[in-house]
Amino acid sequence: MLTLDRLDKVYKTGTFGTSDLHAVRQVSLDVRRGEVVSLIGESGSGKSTIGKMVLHLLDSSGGTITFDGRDVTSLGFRERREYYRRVQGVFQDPFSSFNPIFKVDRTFETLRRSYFPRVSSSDWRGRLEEALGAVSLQPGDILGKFPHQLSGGQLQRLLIARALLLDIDLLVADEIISMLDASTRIDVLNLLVELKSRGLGILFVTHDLSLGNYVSDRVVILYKGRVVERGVTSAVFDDPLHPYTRDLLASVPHLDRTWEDVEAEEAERSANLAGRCLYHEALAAQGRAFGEEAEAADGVPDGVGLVEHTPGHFVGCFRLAADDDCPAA
Ligand SMILES: Nc1ncnc2c1ncn2[C@@H]1O[C@H](COP(=O)(O)OP(=O)(O)OP(=O)(O)O)[C@@H](O)[C@H]1O
Repeated sequence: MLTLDRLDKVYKTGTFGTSDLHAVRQVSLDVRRGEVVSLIGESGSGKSTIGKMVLHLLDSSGGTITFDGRDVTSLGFRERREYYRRVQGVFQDPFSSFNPIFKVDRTFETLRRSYFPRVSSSDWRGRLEEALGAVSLQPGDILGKFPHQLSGGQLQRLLIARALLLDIDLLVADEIISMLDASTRIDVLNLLVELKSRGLGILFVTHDLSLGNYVSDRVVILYKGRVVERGVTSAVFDDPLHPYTRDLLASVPHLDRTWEDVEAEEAERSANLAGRCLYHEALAAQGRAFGEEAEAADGVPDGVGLVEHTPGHFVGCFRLAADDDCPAA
């Protein structure tokens, strides 16, 4: 459904916009119907920039974004409206998605007029109440209020309700759990899982590995704007290949294991991999040169500097972690 192919983003920075900040480099990934793909990486790795490009809130600097086979990097006004009918985002900072001078009722009325002009007010009210119920919000507590009178968690759930009303195909969920308390968090995660079972595709942006592990079918690990590893969630979490992914996973507290056990296990893996780079080994085994692209079995190009190590599990050059040289390059 959604395919990013060698997507790039360069921000102009500095007082006169004379410096370049290469925030996203050659990122390729896809999201299919009814699956959650998590984009995981530390702060500044380019996750939100990718989400914003998919939502057409930022222009890309190179590469393509296709949705159901159509390039969506340069949509006209009408096409953009149709795109938003099918693709919506929920953000870490939900305040910016609401007009501060409109009460919530008016925001939803605008949605009805724009997208469902033939639905009567009473039918719409029923649909709205159903959508609010699905995100555990009481219409009476919400509808007569301005955005500033609601909490961040309530606004995030309103955005999910909006997505439910539009019956979208793809949701970009950018750190949406961060503002929620523990009990609401699990409700929203379970709601996402339910939406997924109804066929919604979700690009789930997070820096939290446990959340990525909990909700996603596939994960994409980003480091300094590049994909260093991607694959089926269980493959990446059970057998992380890239040093950066291993560092990320090793830093997550495990309730079932002591820190010493985790450290010993990681030391053993590192010793096994000393002086090696799985990317270059796999590349050599496939008889390909550095940076040579191939169409992977899942139909998404590897992207520059990524190779299919085992079926469905891709890894980048080890030089992309730390600042060391790749031992095998
Ligand atoms: N509008 C902008 N102008 C210039 N640089 C930007 C802009 N937005 C983001 N950046 C830079 O681009 C890089 C990627 O930022 P981005 O917000 O995409 O990262 P992120 O992984 O989502 O981080 P976080 O988890 O902290 O939100 C960072 O170095 C950031 O400082």
